[in-house]
Amino acid sequence: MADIELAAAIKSALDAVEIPGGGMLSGYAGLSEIIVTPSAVAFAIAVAPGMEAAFGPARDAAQQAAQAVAPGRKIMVSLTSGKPPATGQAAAQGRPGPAPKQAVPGVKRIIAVGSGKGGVGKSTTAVNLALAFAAEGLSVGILDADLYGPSIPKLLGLEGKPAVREDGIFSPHNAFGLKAMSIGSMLNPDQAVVWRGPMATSALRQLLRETDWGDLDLLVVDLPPGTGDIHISLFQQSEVDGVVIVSTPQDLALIDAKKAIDMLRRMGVPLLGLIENMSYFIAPDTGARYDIFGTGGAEAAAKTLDMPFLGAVPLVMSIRENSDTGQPPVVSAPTGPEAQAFRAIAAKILQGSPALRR
Ligand SMILES: Nc1ncnc2c1ncn2[C@@H]1O[C@H](COP(=O)(O)OP(=O)(O)OP(=O)(O)O)[C@@H](O)[C@H]1O
Repeated sequence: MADIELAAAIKSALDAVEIPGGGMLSGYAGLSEIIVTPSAVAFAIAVAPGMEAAFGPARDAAQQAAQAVAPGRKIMVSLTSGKPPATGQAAAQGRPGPAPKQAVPGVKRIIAVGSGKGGVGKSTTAVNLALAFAAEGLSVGILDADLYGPSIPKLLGLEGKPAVREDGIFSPHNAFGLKAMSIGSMLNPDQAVVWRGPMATSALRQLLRETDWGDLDLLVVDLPPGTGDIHISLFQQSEVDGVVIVSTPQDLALIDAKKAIDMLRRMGVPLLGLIENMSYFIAPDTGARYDIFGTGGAEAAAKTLDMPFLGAVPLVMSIRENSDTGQPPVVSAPTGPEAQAFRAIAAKILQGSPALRR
């Protein structure tokens, strides 16, 4: 069945789902568009604040109805009340605050990789750091939460959608020893735009918590650039042990990175440090290093921002070429300068935060 027909069939199935106050879910104004991807179906039900519990049975019934129409696909039904997160004052007045943070089953530690803006090499860094942590002897997973430009499938050569077990739990891909899940495997290329807000955060929650990670020492999360719903959702629902920020020398005014760093500080998320990517150029023929942007800029910027400087990664064609073919340098050329740079940064992170090994 084509996606559009499947969405219509699910909507018809919601004719049988009763909602509080009378009426059926299919005709309810708070029902969102029904999004169908190769491996998932997602929709949201917006309810008035305080009505979440009352709508719980309707959500469960909708889940079952959709599952019956689309067996084999992951069904994601989120209930949203549009309620602003409770502030200290709200909590003091006895109103509910955000749900308490919960551990991710099977995962000991989480670090996230962020950037102020797109295209600075955040995903490349996340993949190679994850592989470098694995080379340090840790069992490592990677979660691609970059809804607006999911690139982990390409970087790790992942093909197809993740398997869904009978109990609805995802089985992650396995790539170079990493357990890998990407929001990209769930999306059709043109769907990121509609998959915003509550549906994005609901998708993140399910990818994070309904994946069989096994026993991981460390999960690396590739965040979207900047700051947004996904960041807030991740930091509110899970204990994130630290964030690294990737920037380029051209970005050294770091205006965008500063905004991201401010948000992390406000949310009390530990900052592990700053990585400068595409920092210097290594001539492919002679191996000579050229500091085409000058040296020390990021280090100075890290100091100004009061955070550790973790290291610089060279600008080398092979990073782009190997990444595009799903062969990240840390595994495809482990003794090359780019792999060494990522490994030195991973070692520095572990040295600065020994708890990540435990
Ligand atoms: N050090 C490097 N040398 C050469 N090319 C690089 C380097 N780092 C990243 N690239 C290339 O730059 C492009 C952008 O990288 P990447 O997708 O990792 O960035 P990003 O910050 O995650 O972007 P977005 O958030 O927009 O997805 C890719 O083509 C990648 O191969």
